Amino acid sequence: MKTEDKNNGGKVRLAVIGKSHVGKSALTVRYLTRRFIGEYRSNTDLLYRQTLNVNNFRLDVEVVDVCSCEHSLFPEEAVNWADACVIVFDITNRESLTYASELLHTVIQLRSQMPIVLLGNKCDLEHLRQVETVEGRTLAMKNNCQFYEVSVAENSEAIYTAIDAALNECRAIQQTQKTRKFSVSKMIGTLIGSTNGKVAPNTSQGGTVVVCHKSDLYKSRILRRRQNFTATASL
Ligand SMILES: Nc1nc2c(ncn2[C@@H]2O[C@H](COP(=O)(O)OP(=O)(O)OP(=O)(O)O)[C@@H](O)[C@H]2O)c(=O)[nH]1
Repeated sequence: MKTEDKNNGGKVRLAVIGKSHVGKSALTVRYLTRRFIGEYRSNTDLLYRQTLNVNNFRLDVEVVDVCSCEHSLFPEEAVNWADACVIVFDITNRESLTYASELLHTVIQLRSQMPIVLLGNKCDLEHLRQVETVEGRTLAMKNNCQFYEVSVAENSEAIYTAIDAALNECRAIQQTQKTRKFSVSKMIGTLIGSTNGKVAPNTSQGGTVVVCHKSDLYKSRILRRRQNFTATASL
């Protein structure tokens, strides 16, 4: 195996969900670009693509920032599409914790094995706090997921720790699945004398962030993915 193949960790899809105004867009942009965008208006789900280096593995990461405009509905398409979920609430807004808790339970019902991270954002606004740290931690512990309090505005290190950990977990799950498939095909190959185990060429997107609109999302697991992006983000 070539060195670049060894370090190619594959593709991981992340859904960022939560109540309106909790900071989902700010978080996504912060994680991918290290920048903070104060006001970010969008009335559609946005897909960001970037090749990242996570724990020395190159990962093609797709992040969908789920718009809260249709928030009476559970974002089922996004959750089914994703390999991991980041559920965000705002520590200054108790309702956002209630909503995050409902999301968490529904995600677990739908995708019981999926890595989930619960993030309490805006911890720079301590004076406005409505949700105690222990409440977020307890919710996460009861549901067997990771919990971090972060401030996207202040660029908390925990943002990167949390999301990197989720991506790593996805990579580990994918590796286990690949190994299992490989062992089975190797066994069948041995039985029938086949040695046809070619590795697919690497299709890295490079280091850009690309945004595409809702009509282009979630099709990859149903139809062949079309590459007709409607906009390139200038972040
Ligand atoms: N003080 C503070 N404000 C933040 C932080 N993160 C985001 N904000 C602000 O919170 C507001 C909402 O942020 P968005 O990223 O648009 O939130 P969203 O969850 O994507 O909102 P929707 O698009 O309505 O779903 C913006 O005014 C941000 O500047 C933070 O860590 N601290």
